[in-house]
Amino acid sequence: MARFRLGLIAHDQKKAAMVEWAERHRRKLALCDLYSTGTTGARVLERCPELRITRFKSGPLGGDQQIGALIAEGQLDGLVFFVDPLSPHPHDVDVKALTRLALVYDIPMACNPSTADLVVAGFEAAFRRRA
Ligand SMILES: O=C(CO)COP(=O)(O)O
Repeated sequence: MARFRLGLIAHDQKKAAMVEWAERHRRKLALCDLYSTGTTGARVLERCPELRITRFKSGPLGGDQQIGALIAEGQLDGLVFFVDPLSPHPHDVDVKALTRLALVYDIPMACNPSTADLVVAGFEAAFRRRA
C-alpha cells in the first residue's frame, strides 16, 4: 500500500506546537513518508525518533523551495506548515512561493494545528478506504 507523503514545516515560534502536534499523531505519522525542512525535522525526531523523515535544508537556506519542488513534481500528498503570522521572515518570498504551489497543485495544506488535525483525519479515512 502506498504511503502518504506529507511535508512538515514550522516557523521558529511554532516549532513547539509542531512537536506537540506530531507527538499527538505519531502513530498515524508513522504510516507516512515525511519530508521536512532542516530544523523542524530535527525537532520532531528528537521527540518521535521512530518517524521516517527526509530532512531538507533549513527554510531560510532553501528548504521551503525544496519542499515546493516536491509539490511541483507531484511527490507530496499534503503539507502541514505552521506559519508564524506575527514575526518577519528573511525568506518570506520562499514561504509565499511554497504556499502558492500548494494552492496551484491543490494539495491539502494545514497552517495551524486545528486544521492539521482535520488533514490527518482525512488521511486516516483514505487509509481505511485503501485497506
Ligand atoms: O523557515 C522555515 C519555514 O519557512 C522552517 O525552516 P526550519 O525547519 O529549518 O526552521
